[in-house]
Amino acid sequence: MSSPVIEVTSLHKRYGSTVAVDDVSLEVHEGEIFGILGRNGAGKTTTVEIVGGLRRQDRGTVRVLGLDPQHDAGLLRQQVGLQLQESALPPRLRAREALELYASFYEHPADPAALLDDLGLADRAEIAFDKLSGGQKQRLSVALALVGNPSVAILDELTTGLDPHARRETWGLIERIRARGVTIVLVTHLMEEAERLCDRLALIDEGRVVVTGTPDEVVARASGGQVLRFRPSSPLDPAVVRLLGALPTVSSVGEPAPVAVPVAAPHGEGSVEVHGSGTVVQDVLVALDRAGVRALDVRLERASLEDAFVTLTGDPTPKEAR
Ligand SMILES: Nc1ncnc2c1ncn2[C@@H]1O[C@H](COP(=O)(O)OP(=O)(O)OP(=O)(O)O)[C@@H](O)[C@H]1O
Repeated sequence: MSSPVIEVTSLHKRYGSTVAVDDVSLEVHEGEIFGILGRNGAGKTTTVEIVGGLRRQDRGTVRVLGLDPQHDAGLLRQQVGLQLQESALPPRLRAREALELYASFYEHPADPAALLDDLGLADRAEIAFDKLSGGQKQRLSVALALVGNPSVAILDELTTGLDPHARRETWGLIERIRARGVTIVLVTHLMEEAERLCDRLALIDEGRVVVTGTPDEVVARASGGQVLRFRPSSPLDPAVVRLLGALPTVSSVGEPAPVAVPVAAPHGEGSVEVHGSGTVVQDVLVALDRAGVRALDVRLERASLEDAFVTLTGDPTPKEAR
């Protein structure tokens, strides 16, 4: 297999007494969309800023396309496109002017007009930055990250603050960028975004990588991959809950997580949620039967990345998404 495009080993970075990145190691392969997930303050931005050469680590090594971001900053800038959070431009600068300005920094830039067209901004070319909508500003910031024709693009919280329609458009855009052969690092706290776009991802919590893999692998590793929900015919005795929890195919037993918009039965009050793998359904139903409890409104679902997030970080939702 070819060597990784990005190789981060034992990265550590603190700001004063705050440890922003404790111990992060990860590899990003050519042509993939690699997600970096985690809640606010997990250390995602600091990690990608170090990878992009904007910050210096205290310990650990980083190689991007075989280059050291600290020592080969000039070479790296020609090959890595960075789109960081809240990138601001002078308010009166027009979209076309911004792209032409950025293009002048590169040896082999993309054609600004073609890029504007590609990102659906052709009719906004002569509009000043402060007159663009949030989604258009985001797309312009992606265009600026791509104008140097990079082989790696780092996109940080690209869709935060966008409405669902603009978010979906941006997802399509990211897929088109990847189709052009660009390796993409996508920082996000949105599970749906990661599940939909990422080939592989790293979940970071408190400055450490908790798990790495494809979304399916992460889900399977966290919870076994299956979620069984049911309403017991009578309230479950704590001894029965312990019995279910002790089954080898069960990873956790609890109440379903509260939902933002309450749904009608079957998952109302008194429902039970069991995470597990393999023959978890049969095992739980048999154990309940032995305990004299019937399971009503039984539903089996595939665990989501959000379920995995909860299991692995102990937090129901990333803070920003609440
Ligand atoms: N320039 C800075 N000076 C001091 N502390 C910082 C600085 N930048 C980040 N931190 C702290 O380092 C920790 C990690 O921050 P970082 O921005 O890397 O996390 P993040 O996962 O990207 O969070 P978010 O999703 O909010 O962007 C946080 O506790 C943050 O407050």
